[in-house]
Amino acid sequence: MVKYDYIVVGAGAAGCVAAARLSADPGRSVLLIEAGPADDDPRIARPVAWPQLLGGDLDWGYRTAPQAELHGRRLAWPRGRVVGGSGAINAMVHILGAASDFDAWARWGGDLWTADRMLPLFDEIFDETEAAGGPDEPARIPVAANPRPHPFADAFVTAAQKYGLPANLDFNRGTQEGVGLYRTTRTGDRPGAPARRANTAYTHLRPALGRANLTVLPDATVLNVVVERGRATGVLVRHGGESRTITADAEILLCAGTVSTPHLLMLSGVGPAAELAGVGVPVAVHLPGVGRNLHDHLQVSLAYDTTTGHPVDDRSNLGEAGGFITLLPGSPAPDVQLSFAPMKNLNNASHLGRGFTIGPAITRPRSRGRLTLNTADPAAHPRIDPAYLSDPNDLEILVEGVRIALDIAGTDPLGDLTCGPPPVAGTSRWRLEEYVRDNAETQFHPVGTCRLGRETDEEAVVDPRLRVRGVTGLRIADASVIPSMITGNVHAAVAAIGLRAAEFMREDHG
Ligand SMILES: Cc1cc2nc3c(=O)[nH]c(=O)nc-3n(C[C@H](O)[C@H](O)[C@H](O)COP(=O)(O)OP(=O)(O)OC[C@H]3O[C@@H](n4cnc5c(N)ncnc54)[C@H](O)[C@@H]3O)c2cc1C
Repeated sequence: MVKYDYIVVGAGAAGCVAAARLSADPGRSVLLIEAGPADDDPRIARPVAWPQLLGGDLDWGYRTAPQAELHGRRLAWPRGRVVGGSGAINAMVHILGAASDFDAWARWGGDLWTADRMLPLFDEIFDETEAAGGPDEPARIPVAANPRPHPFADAFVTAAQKYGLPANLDFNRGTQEGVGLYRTTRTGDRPGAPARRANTAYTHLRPALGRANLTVLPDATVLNVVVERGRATGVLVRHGGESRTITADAEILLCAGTVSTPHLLMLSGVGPAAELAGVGVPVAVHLPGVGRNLHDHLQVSLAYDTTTGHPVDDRSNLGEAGGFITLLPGSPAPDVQLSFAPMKNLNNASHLGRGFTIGPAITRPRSRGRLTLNTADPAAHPRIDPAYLSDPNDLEILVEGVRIALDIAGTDPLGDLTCGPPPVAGTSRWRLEEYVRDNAETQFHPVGTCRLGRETDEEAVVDPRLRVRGVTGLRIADASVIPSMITGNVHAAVAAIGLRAAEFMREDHG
């Protein structure tokens, strides 16, 4: 029988960091299992190409359940299915979040999950020096400004300032409030080595591949965790047309993401007992919180045609600029994030360099949905119901976000560029609300389905050290453990969770 000390399931944003950190101890054997292939598709490295990866072979291709508040629409929910995970297909925008986001986590996780604990981890994972990330193997993820911003992105920043937003040169230092060009996770631009995507597969996993104690198994799907008398002993894996069990002596770490991690738990008999029994899965541990607390950033795209076109550089990540705006008195951090791209639809690569899109998104939604098991067949997708806008507060914020985005688009120099009818016909409250319901899409940041919490918290799935409650030898590190949303893009926080989990494991296993 094949045996490892640690098995990590999912080579995504968190899984690559965790596997690299765990395998730094030569005395421990680590197996990293990934459902998707190796990340050798050249489009992954090219910053501009990420929309081409959506809906293809490297995407799990999920869709939500019909969303009652979005006129019954089912939304596409891209998730990376490749080494690098969603970090291999994402837009590379680097936002750390507000310190208050992490302090809010302390409400669930106590002292282990405060801003003071989380923020130092970012310095360990990300390198913000402009010179970072040459062709040699970087040990941290380089973060860089775009050396050649698209002229429309510059026009957006100028227009937003004229509209009244303050300039912000770096959303990760000081306040998030204001408008500016995004910094992104990419290598520096050097002669003969153009800037490329830098994700945790590139910076953390790749340099660790030569270690004798690290095995990476791509194209291998974990079907369930084997749970025997309350202990996770191994995983059932489908690889090359065959299924086999691989055993972990010390621990199994689930890093399969917000959709797959709760799905795997439920397929393993860990979840709400009545629901599992209802689809014929034998119950190992009743954990009612598995699949609950699902939430996401919802974004509305306002797309405009322009009188002129400008080619988009291959090194553009498309989502080149953005802004943060506080709407509600007493908000601990901005309520709306604006994202700007020099293309007509953020979720679709049409009209590259002809037209632009401004996408307001709600930063800390109150709506909470659920992920449930449709069937005991591991090949079937679970039912994903984010219950978007089920809390009316979220609609209010998005309507106001759309109003602001329309005003900025009408302000010069952006207003000067546009032609054709505006995306919303009229600005009455009803029109704006209908526009939101007809056009809102995911900003690609679902979190929360295996939320962390204290032992006394009935709906907690993992304890503050990320151990699955009621099962020994099983931990989770990915976006699913996030209890409440980050103000801004979530990749950085997820990578930090991967590092945190590896530290907990090393401490617990000596
Ligand atoms: C299109 C898109 C754009 C985005 N843009 C940004 C952005 O600009 N900035 C930002 O900060 N964030 C962005 N994000 C979000 C960010 O990439 C994710 O939040 C982050 O990658 C989540 O990390 P994770 O480790 O939880 O899951 P993932 O990175 O999704 O990794 C999970 C891994 O587990 C694997 N897996 C799943 N099930 C199994 C199984 N049964 N067996 C084996 N392996 C399995 C998957 O194939 C995947 O590789 C974007 C996401 C998407 C999809």
